Amino acid sequence: MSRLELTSPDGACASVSLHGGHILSWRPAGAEEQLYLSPRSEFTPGKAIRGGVPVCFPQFAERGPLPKHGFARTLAWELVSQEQGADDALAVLRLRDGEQTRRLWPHGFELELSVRVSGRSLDVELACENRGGEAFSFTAALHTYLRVADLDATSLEGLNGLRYFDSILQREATERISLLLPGEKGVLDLDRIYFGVDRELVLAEEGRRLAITQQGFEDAVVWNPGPERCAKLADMPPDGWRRMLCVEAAVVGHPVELPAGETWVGRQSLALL
Ligand SMILES: O=P(O)(O)OC[C@H]1O[C@H](O)[C@H](O)[C@@H](O)[C@@H]1O
Repeated sequence: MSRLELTSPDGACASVSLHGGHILSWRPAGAEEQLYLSPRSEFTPGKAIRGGVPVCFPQFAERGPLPKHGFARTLAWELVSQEQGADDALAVLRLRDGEQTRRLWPHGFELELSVRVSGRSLDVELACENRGGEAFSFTAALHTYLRVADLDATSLEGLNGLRYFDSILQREATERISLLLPGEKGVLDLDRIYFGVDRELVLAEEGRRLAITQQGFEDAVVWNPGPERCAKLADMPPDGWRRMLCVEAAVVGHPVELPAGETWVGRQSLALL
């Protein structure tokens, strides 16, 4: 599968697959890999890659009639440009509607994914232009899989006070704790949509703090399958859940209503502090 390597002059690098418009790897300057990519991931046309940053569009999860998480993550994207700047490296990928997408979703659109690495940060921007004659609505996410050394020693800061939907318990609640502890010491089997995320989140483990910010995407999904669900995922090793936590920039609570001719933009930025 076609894959691009982005390297900034300061040594930061990322690799991006044209299959799915999918970021596979990100290494900040002077640091190790920050994303989780399953060693059992299939790299097969028509299937989603497990790990990295899948693009979910035009439907998040099973919240609608389309295949789970939509079709953007399973189609071939085109490369628009790739360049190295004085202190960064940037690639822009594109996905337009075609016969395959119109069969599932009868709209004219263009998605553009911009990936920029520089120093200690990764910036990912997803833009959607409505190229048809009528308004359409969609939900979407940058389904980022963060690598962790040990889920039991990981926490996620910044969710306190946010309303969320627990997709496992199928109920809403308000987050009462400032440190979300996933894994055996906290919440095993975690799948929550936090609404109206207007602040920085920080993934913390010993010796590492990773800041996560977003614009345009109003919500953040926090997901870890835990041991039981993980065992049912053929493209994950049995203990893969211990090595990852998804913190996804998403727009789910209020689907985007995009008039003809207009463009919506969402961003997620990761910075190793
Ligand atoms: O297995 P996938 O189709 O890639 O979905 C993986 C996960 O994505 C999101 O985080 C959803 O909130 C989860 O409910 C889902 O299980």
